[in-house]
Amino acid sequence: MAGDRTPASAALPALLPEPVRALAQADFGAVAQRFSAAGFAVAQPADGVLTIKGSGERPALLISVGVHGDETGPIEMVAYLLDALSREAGKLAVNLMLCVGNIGAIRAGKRFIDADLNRMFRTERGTLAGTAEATRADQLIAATTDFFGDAGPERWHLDLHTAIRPSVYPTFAIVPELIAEQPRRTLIAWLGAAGIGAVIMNPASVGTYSYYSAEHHGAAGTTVELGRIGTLGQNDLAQFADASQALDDLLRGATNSGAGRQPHIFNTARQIIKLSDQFRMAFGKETHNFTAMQQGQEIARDGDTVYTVQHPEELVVFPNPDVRVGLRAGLMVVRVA
Ligand SMILES: O=C(O)CCC(=O)N[C@@H](CCC(=O)O)C(=O)O
Ligand SMILES: [Zn+2]
Repeated sequence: MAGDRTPASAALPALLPEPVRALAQADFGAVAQRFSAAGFAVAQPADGVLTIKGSGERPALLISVGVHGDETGPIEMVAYLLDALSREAGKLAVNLMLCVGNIGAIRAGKRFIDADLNRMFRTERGTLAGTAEATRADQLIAATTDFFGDAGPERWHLDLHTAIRPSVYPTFAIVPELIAEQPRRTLIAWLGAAGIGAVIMNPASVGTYSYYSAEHHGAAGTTVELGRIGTLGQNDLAQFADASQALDDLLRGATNSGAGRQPHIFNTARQIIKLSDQFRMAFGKETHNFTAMQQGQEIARDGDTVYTVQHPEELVVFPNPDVRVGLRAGLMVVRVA
């Protein structure tokens, strides 16, 4: 699915609250000024990237939003959190990198302009090379490398998204399996505290930002899905209250207020890759995330290749036949805890 070009006139919705307007436009001015005045080292190493570093060894926390331009809830949530924190800047307990991913797509209210930015965090880009987002991915990779390059051992990357379609679990996360055991436990405990209902363990990269940070920088990286896509300024942030609190706790080095809650854990049974334009799914693309399918049921067919459910039960996540050839068109998962 190729996006079309952003018209020069593309604009954010009118009358946005100021913190939301500023973050959505990657205008860090007021927030940066407050942290700087409080003695932090503040820099903007690339468009849409802000780093705030304090003294002494601190956890390194990368928060990214808007990697998909129409996933606006997390932009609002982070905008309010950061605005409030910057007014008592001395409370920041981590070295922070804040990244507003696809600025043009946010302005246009689209998932992407040319191609999916969240498939480009790898060297082999195939037909995605040469797109507007490939250049952006290079900028983000460079900034991320610098940020984690001088970080201590505690490294986090929370890449905040929203899902396209409804979900049995309104909030869920994808966690790379390669994260070492201790940071992975800490990350999953944090996700539980954040009210995340399900965690999918992912064994292989499809070029996502959080997998990149985990694989190349030893970060406890995760993609977090917070509700569904919506119009900037019109999201119901009450549904993210636990996630917002847990993120605020992390930023302030506070005790995890939601500690003790555990998400359900799912393993990946299979990533369904679209091999050709003949790819057809056996069900509608509005099928809810985590819909259960039984052994032997057809998932999709792609020319002569037929995908069927292998385990007694598998659940489908992110079914999307409209992706480009070569990209993930869905994920089959199995519940393990
Ligand atoms: O709802 C959908 O179909 C997509 C939502 C979304 O953007 N999800 C991320 C997940 C990334 C990961 O697997 O870590 C994506 O597809 O990029
Ligand atoms: Zn997304």
